[in-house]
Amino acid sequence: MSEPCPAGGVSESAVAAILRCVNFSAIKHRKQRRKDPQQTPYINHPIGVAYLLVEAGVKDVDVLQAALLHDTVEDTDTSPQELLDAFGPRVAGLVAEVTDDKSLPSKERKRLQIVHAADASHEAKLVKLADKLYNLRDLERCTPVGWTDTRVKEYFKWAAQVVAGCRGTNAYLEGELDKLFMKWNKEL
Ligand SMILES: Nc1nc2c(ncn2[C@@H]2O[C@H](COP(=O)(O)OP(=O)(O)O)[C@@H](OP(=O)(O)OP(=O)(O)O)[C@H]2O)c(=O)[nH]1
Ligand SMILES: [Mn+2]
Repeated sequence: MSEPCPAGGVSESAVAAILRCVNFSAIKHRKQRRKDPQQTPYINHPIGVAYLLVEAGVKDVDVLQAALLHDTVEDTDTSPQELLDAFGPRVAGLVAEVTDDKSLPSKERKRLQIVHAADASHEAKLVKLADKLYNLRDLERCTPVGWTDTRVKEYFKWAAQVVAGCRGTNAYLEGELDKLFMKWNKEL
């Protein structure tokens, strides 16, 4: 892995690269809140996803940056070109791999995530697994405003199908997901 470098090409430490990325993502998500009753700031989610990857032993700074940025193109005004300019082709490419096409109806987007999971790169699968683990743990913590029990169960069932396509990538993340799936299978 090469030293992380901003678009200007000046050498940058890993810590600086991560903090530049957290700052970028926080600015982009600043108007967003999570769907929980407490309206938690949205940025808690990308930071939490990146930290799950740290807990999973991932040391690749590009992957940690992609986790921090993973919802910026899908959910904010961020363009792929902006990510390319600020974080380079590898990070921008990983974010593109985990970004849904919002012009498609929700049902089709969900279907495509299942279909495409297995074709994703190893690094994109890492981000996908951490994203699903964070969201499922969040669902356990509390139900998003307006969600019925059925919708929560449907999300679990769908997430299990996406995770199935990402298996063989990281034992820690898959083990943590399996603990949740085992618990939920009893209730489904
Ligand atoms: N569990 C949970 N999810 C919340 C909350 N607030 C926002 N979300 C986001 O909602 C998405 C899941 O809700 P859905 O209804 O299935 O997705 P949609 O909004 O994109 O249609 C996730 O998007 P995503 O990260 O892009 O992931 P994914 O849907 O691709 O898995 C998740 O991050 C919350 O309080 N709890
Ligand atoms: Mn996400």
